[in-house]
Amino acid sequence: MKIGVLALQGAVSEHIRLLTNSGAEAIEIKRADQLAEVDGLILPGGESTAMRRLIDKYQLFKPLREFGESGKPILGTCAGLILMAKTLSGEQDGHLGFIDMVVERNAFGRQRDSFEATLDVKGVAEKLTAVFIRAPLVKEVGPDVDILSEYNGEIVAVKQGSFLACSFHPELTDDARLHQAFIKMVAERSVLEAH
Ligand SMILES: NC(=O)CC[C@H](N)C(=O)O
Repeated sequence: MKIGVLALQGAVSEHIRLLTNSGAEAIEIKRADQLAEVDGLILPGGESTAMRRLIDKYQLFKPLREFGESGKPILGTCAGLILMAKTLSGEQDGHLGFIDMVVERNAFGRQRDSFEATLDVKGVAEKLTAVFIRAPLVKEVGPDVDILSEYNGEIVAVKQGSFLACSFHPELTDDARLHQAFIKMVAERSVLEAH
């Protein structure tokens, strides 16, 4: 089992470190053909607009869509969550559109640029350390989306089938429990594939 981290921009090495520390093999994904090597993928935090530009530049849009549609698990953190949303409030189009949700970018930014919080994430971990940096908020979710965590009444982590996303950065802490939960999702799916 191998997990890829989209390595065009943003917090890439931090994800690789937590995956490796948790016993998973992790590689950086820079080209479409590398997607065939991995069973799961992380879309990291960074800047979603810059990431989207690079996705288009390196012709990764369709391959990423196909990867998601194949049922292989994808985890998006912060900008990664933005890339996975079907709808971005106040903007014309979403990006990869994997999760039926409306997301507002930089939603916490107006109050506080960055902060740390302790969150319970359903089915993942209690009292998880979460770092928020110009974080997006999930404003609405469709009927197939499971809300995993809220902070001050706002949705900050969701799951829809094989897609997991959070508006904070679990990779900027030493708390690997969210990565471990994702590794488990990928492992379970790989077992299904093998049979
Ligand atoms: N820390 C982050 O990933 C911030 C996300 C960024 N504000 C965006 O819109 O993409």
